[in-house]
Amino acid sequence: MKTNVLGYPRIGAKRELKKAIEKYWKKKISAEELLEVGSQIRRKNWILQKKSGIHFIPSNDFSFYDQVLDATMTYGCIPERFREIDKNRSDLDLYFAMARGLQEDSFDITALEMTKWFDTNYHYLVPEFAKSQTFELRSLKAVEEFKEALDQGISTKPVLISPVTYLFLGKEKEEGFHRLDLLEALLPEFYKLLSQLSAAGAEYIQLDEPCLAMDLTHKELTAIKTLYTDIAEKFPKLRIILTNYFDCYGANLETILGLPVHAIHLDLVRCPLQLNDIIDSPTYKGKQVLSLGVVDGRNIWRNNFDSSLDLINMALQNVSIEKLWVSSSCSFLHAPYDLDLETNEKSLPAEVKQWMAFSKQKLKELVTLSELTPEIPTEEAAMELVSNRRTFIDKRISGLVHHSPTKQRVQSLADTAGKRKSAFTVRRYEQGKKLGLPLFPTTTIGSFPQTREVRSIRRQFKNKEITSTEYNEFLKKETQRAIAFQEDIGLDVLVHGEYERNDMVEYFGEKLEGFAFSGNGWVQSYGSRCVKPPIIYGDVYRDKPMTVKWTSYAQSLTKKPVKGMLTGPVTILQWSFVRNDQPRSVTCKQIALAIRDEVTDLEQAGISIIQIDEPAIREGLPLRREYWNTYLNWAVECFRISASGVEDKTQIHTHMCYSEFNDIIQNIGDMDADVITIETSRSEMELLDAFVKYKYPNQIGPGVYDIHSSRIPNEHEMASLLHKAAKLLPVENLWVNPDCGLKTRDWPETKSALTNMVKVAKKIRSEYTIDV
Ligand SMILES: CN1c2c(nc(N)[nH]c2=O)NC[C@@H]1CNc1ccc(C(=O)N[C@@H](CCC(=O)N[C@@H](CCC(=O)N[C@@H](CCC(=O)O)C(=O)O)C(=O)O)C(=O)O)cc1
Ligand SMILES: N[C@@H](CCS)C(=O)O
Ligand SMILES: [Zn+2]
Repeated sequence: MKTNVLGYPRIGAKRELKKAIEKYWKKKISAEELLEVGSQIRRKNWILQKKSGIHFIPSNDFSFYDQVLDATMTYGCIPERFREIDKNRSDLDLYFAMARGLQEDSFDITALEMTKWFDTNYHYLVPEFAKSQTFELRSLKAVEEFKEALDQGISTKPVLISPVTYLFLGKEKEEGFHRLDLLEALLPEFYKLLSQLSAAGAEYIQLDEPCLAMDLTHKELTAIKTLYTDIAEKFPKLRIILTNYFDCYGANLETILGLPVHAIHLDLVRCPLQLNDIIDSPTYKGKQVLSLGVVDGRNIWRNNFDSSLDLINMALQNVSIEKLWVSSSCSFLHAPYDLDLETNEKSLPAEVKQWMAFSKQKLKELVTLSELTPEIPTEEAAMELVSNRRTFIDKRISGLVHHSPTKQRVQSLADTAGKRKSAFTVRRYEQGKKLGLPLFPTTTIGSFPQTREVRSIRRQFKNKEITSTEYNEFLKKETQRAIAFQEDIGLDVLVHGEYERNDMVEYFGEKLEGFAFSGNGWVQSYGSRCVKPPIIYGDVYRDKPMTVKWTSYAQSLTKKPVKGMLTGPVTILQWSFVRNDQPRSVTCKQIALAIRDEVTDLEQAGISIIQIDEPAIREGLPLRREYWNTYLNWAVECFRISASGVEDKTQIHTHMCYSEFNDIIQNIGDMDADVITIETSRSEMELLDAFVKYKYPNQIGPGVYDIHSSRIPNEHEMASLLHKAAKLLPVENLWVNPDCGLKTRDWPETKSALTNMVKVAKKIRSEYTIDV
């Protein structure tokens, strides 16, 4: 049986690409040097896959920032505001300007919007379309990378985002048209690309069509049908692998089974039952190869060979072996590089490590599975199967996994655990009395710049190059500086700055029981930014307070309220690698109880405002609507459990970024946070529409500036966004804040931006005070 990989991580085993890109941005290395780092990473990935025995090795899965932005460059879909850069700068700089915005020389241009890639923690850059949008085949990256691999003796399978999914992921920037209507203009350029790939010798093309995991309109599904029928007519020699992942084909399945493609990829991790549906379907006549995605690209647990073999064998009973491939469920972009690099037994106990597999180990799993499929498997594969079975038995009974008091606590949770003592109107009055904040109160979302120095000192502490006293003294000084700065510019609600945190999820994972950590398990989040998701292997509980020390310390430095800063249960769950031996909802409830304990401890320590960040609540939403309610019910309940242990006078904030709220606004309302801060600036307050329509009753802080770009927003821009918000929502409900935390920014930009923000708030306050 042949083996198929949908995509490989591209940041480099030790984040070489991240480091090179950031150096290039700082003008410390040349474009040529950066390109060379990219080329080395591609080469290593291809050789590793080849040596591991993978048949279908992807190319064009590499990117300097994002694969959707690559498609935007490929089709020359450059928004008007970048035209001047296009004339004056290299393609590489134009590319990075679209990703990050540009404020340099005479340029002051905002970046493309960024949003979540389906239900992952990866972010893509949203293509922008005008009514009269034209396309031109502009970048031949896919062809060049195919040739590059070929020069190394490896014939790869170029991966392209299908034109339909590309349009689906984008956004109309003016009224009066639907972006799918642009397909006719886009297709000729796409076909030029296919011609060039074919001329270069490509036999197989992986066309990624993940929009098929969503509920599609008739128009969208018809577009897909037309596309694949056309390709088959125009390129009879190309073997197209229609690739959907992250969920079932659902209602789209029958259409897909009738398409003239060479192979259909199935994510059998997310949707094992679709294999039955296909086998039972009269439309599937065994013509297309089935690519069986059994090795999970979204998690770090070893593959359960028996479960995978059950699926493979079921397919084998109905489809000939030549028509079956064993595959990754999706791209390994979402999994770390190599478990062999993990050597710290303290953070990753050997017992837990043996239950795990990163991308490199997953390649081996694919090959072993393929070797287990003939009637007489290879001896090595048979031994692997024995060892695999033993691992799963060990894991099931391991003392590391189970903690009875935690299980008991979840089981005996009272219905009232998710209810605040009084309704919002009462709480609002109590909080108003206690806090005495002005109209348009100003605050930030939590983190202040994680400068090189902060990260480097933390590294020294971790490596025992400095003592904990020295580290703590440093953190104290940073916190003092942050409090003094916030007081100085006149912010109303202060934060401690989160200097002690490596990451908003990893930090809590490190403090909670039931979690383990990798030292090098990085996964790309966006552009050069990576995260190292903690690993939830067992029941989660809190042994001791996690944040009280630093929050109380910051509060001791000022008379103004300091907001306690916690990550919410759904976000901790969503941004971790989660155990797959119990429902996610149960694990989430365990985390919710741990956070609840922290919230009440903060209140006891005299903290009167506590923010529970839930930026991932929207991201966790299942792709298909039919599953939404089940998820939303437990996700909202978990947030409420974490937030509801406090008195009415304690103000609970929540924060969300990268989220589209239209569809779930009712549930956001049900969370019943006293204040919600959201990211709204890149979309020019468009996200507020949902809150307006729903008549969102609680308080809200729509972000007035984009924190992803180093661009400093001017007072006029922020004032105009705030005026827009003030027209849409009751002014007494509005807060003033940036879109998200400031950890990725430098101090000079942060100082200018926040100083401007406070000035704007004061000005608008004076305008409205007269009326109120
Ligand atoms: C809010 N966001 C987050 C998401 N997911 C998370 N898990 N966390 C988030 O905050 N998803 C949605 C968004 C995505 N946004 C971001 C924003 C910023 C980052 C980011 O900055 N990532 C850092 C890594 C952060 C981290 O864990 N740092 C550690 C280790 C630092 C490190 O690399 N140290 C170096 C040495 C440094 C030196 O000596 O100079 C080393 O070890 O080699 C820490 O601070 O201790 C990144 O660098 O990419 C991610 C997502
Ligand atoms: N409190 C976090 C939220 C990020 S979503 C921060 O400020 O970085
Ligand atoms: Zn945020």
